[in-house]
Amino acid sequence: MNGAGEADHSPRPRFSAKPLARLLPLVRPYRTRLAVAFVFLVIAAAAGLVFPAVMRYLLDAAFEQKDKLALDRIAIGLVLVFAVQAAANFVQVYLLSSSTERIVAGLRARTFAHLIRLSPAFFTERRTGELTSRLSSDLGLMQSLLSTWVSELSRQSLFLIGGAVMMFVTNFRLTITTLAVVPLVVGAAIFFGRSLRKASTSVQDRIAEAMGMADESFGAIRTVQSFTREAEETRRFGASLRELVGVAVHRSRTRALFFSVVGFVAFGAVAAVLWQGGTQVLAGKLTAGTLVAFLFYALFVAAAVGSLATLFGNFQEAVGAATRVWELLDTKPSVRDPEVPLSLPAPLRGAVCFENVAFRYMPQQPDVISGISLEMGQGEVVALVGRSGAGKTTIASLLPRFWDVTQGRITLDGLDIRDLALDTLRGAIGIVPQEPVLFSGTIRENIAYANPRASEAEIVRAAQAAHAWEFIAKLPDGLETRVGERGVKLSGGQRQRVAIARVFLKNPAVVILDEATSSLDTESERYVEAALEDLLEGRTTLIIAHRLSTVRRADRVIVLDAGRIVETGTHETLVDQEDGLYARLYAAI
Ligand SMILES: Nc1ncnc2c1ncn2[C@@H]1O[C@H](COP(=O)(O)OP(=O)(O)OP(=O)(O)O)[C@@H](O)[C@H]1O
Repeated sequence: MNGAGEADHSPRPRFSAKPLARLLPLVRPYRTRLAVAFVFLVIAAAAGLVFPAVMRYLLDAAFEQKDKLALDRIAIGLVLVFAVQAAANFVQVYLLSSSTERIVAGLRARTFAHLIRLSPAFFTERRTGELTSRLSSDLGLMQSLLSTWVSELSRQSLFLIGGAVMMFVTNFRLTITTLAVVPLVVGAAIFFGRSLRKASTSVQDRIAEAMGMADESFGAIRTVQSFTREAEETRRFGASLRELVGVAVHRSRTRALFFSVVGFVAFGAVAAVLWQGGTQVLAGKLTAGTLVAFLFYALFVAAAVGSLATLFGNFQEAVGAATRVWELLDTKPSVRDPEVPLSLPAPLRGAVCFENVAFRYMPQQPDVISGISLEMGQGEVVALVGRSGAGKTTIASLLPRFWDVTQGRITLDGLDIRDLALDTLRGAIGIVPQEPVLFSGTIRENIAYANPRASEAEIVRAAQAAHAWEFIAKLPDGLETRVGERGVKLSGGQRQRVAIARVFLKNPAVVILDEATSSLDTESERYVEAALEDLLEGRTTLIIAHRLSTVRRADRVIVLDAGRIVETGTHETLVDQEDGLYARLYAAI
């Protein structure tokens, strides 16, 4: 259904910097800082390159000319060179990492902001733990790419080019011997780089999978423990980790082989130069200082080639990570705001109309509801009843556009809901879910979730209206009581009343109530009942009904069977139709 859901399994693009090029607009605001960082990087690299040349004079002053004064001066010069290098390194590292931290935080925030706006359809396709893992590890990889990779690439390239030039200047023949190994190293880098990227992609995928699994188990902790499936969950997680270790070890093997091969080739060349240079020194054609300086330049170049090869591998990893991040960012929400949204009339009446609505979750699946026509006047309470799987929840989810209808249309006060901005539409609808979800934080924060700018008096009024004040007032910390993750520190009935208070504060014209199936203890039940009764007063309400008391109170009952409306009426008229579905359902209660 969602592009990205499928794209995750599609073949990754081969070597391509395109995913990274998309970072450029994010980098642009920091271009001055980055340019200054680059200048200091060049200064630090230049100081590094000057060092062997200074050393050459130092060694020759000591060993050839035996000049103490020159030796002292050159040593002081050397200290100055290192001081300049250290200062330049400091400025460069500071400017670069402070910029990249901000760039990646910006990208993380943007990815989160994008994901949280995607319709529930996307989240039914993906595990949330997998998404959080992407946010942390893939963006982490991009962070290291920006902070160390770019600077290392520039530094090592400067060392490579500068070192090579200095080698030529210092001794031409030795240079030719050294450079003979370059094609070998580049060849190895390309060969290993490719398989490293593949291996890294599967490691990242396995991490995301394992994290998704852990997240799911933690989220369903009660179910896991009540079925005493801890050992099985641990085994599943362990199995997924073993797969991860398998691919990670494969990656390490490739990496280790790569480093060893490249290292051997590079240092083999150094040995060859030592031998050739030593021969020239013996023949008196070269001073010891020049040979040592040359060796330093050769080591610079070798180290640079080695680093560049590693960087090439990291680059492949980062391209994989960037590709996955862009995939997430490119996922188009299946429910979108209209180009030119209409505004709702004020005051809103809250008249809702389903006109011949049909819906399927996936294009390849059959309709789960069809031919639904339903008119709800202002303030009318309509109860949906039907067997499990009849389509009640589906109908209720279409109204706030968690999904869009596949056929027909739904109107609010006569306007097609697809012509309204999502904010406007959802702002007009209050939802009381079957299992209310609270956020970790205080009761006050949870009620104010509906309107963070609400005043103290408004919050208290909402809590009172929801009959939540009765228990809040008795708590030592009152509204400031912390509710624990998902509200676990409150009872089911208290959670429900806080959730109802939230809807009171929102003050919507339309309410969707997904009635709890399990009953609460009598006192809680009484409070919740009273709270709901007050909430529905004067608001158009769609109830996914499970209880007789609710159905009795409804102005109209809609009986659904296999996604179609089969009966409509009040409780009384429907029970009278003896062979009707409702009468049979009622008899079974
Ligand atoms: N996200 C989904 N993807 C695919 N099919 C779904 C999805 N959600 C529900 N369905 C299917 O749609 C049909 C209607 O489900 P729905 O949840 O609307 O029924 P319901 O009447 O609310 O049931 P219950 O009373 O058990 O909650 C079912 O056959 C269900 O399998």
